[in-house]
Amino acid sequence: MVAMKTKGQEDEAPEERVPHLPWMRHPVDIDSFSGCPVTSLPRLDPRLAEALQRMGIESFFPVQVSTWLETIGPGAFQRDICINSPTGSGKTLAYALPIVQMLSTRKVRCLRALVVLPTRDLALQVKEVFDVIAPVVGLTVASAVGQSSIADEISNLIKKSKQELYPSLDDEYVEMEPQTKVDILVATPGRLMDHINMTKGFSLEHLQYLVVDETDRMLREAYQSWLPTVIQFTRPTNQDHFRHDTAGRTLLHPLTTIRRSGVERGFKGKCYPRLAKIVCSATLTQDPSKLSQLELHHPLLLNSGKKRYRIPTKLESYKLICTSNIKPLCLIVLLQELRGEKCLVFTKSVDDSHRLSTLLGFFDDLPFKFSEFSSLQRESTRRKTLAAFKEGKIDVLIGSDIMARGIHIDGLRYVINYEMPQYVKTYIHRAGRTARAG
Ligand SMILES: Nc1ncnc2c1ncn2[C@@H]1O[C@H](COP(=O)(O)OP(=O)(O)OP(=O)(O)O)[C@@H](O)[C@H]1O
Repeated sequence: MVAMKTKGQEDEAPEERVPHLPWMRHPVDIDSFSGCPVTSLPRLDPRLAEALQRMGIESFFPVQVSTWLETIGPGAFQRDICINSPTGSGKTLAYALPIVQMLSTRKVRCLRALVVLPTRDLALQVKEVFDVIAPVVGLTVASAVGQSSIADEISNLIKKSKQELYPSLDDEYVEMEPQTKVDILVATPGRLMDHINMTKGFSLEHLQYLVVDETDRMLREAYQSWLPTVIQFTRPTNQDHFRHDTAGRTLLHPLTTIRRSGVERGFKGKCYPRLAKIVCSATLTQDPSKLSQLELHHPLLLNSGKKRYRIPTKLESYKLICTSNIKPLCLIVLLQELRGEKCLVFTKSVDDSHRLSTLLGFFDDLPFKFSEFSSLQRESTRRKTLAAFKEGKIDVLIGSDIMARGIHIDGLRYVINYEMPQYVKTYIHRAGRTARAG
């Protein structure tokens, strides 16, 4: 059953509450920016322009233009950026492009950008975007999502220590070399904490950019308190260029991360640049207690339109009213009508997904192929099912909210809420699996 915008329903929407936080009351309106051809974006590295065009991207969406103008150029990252833009509006590239451009002039390779997402599928999807643009400017990207063994991840992340190669090297020199051999890391909280706590040589000391995607979800769940840990390890200090390592010896600091251009308010005299943060979601929270965990510096809100949340302009919504005892049959008739098109069917729980899939299994010769997709299944089964769905071998996925956020599936035409979700946010993320990228 899908909700329909009945006439006048919008007028019934609750008056927009004034945000508690002053900086959220005067956002930059993303809708005031128009798209811009890739070749006309000011200061864009031509190598990146070429890579984007090879990817089939000829022009930038408004959220990408507005984010670029707040991060590249004279105001470069002087303020932390909060992006509240509808599903499918292109937020990933909006943050990936400025970070890759800013790091393209780095001299020494070490971990400088960290992007954290709530699920493995989402993190791998974002890594694919970095994989297209980062290498063309000489940057290395890795993921820490638990898709491969932690040993494999470590070998991708950490350099072989020079001491193994040249035992005669003295410790001080070895200490000086940064150990991480990637510039950008895309991670899920669990694996990130594994590396922070256990991986020798894994260090955030040179981190300059932190992206928290799907922020409202990332702030709602503690995920082993990854955020306070990252904030603590990257908090700028007044320390001078000489650092005392654990043994108390004074070392010339191995690598003083050079401050960025622009006057950084409140950070005079600190040899480390502030950690620049970008947070984004289609349903960004306005809750001060949640946002305070991020310790945002002079935050700037980029918002789409005047409303708090918005569904994509091209999304059409309908509702189908039936009695509960024939609801499964109505779903089957509806899916028969939509046969051949990719559909996501959302139920309210994993058990309901399993029950509904089992029920549909009793019907012979349905003119569409369906499969359950829920956290009850093994990760490998889910990965195969998603791949078959993307290839068109399966028409209908029946699942719970595991596939609601961020997942992008080309050609997905229909989202069916078999049960209406409890929260508006959930509805927006579910419906936002379609009508993406205009
Ligand atoms: N400038 C562009 N031109 C054409 N397609 C684009 C452009 N930018 C992004 N896309 C495509 O739009 C789709 C949605 O992008 P993306 O996943 O970044 O949206 P999003 O805002 O993060 O959505 P969600 O809130 O659901 O995570 C992707 O397939 C991406 O390749």
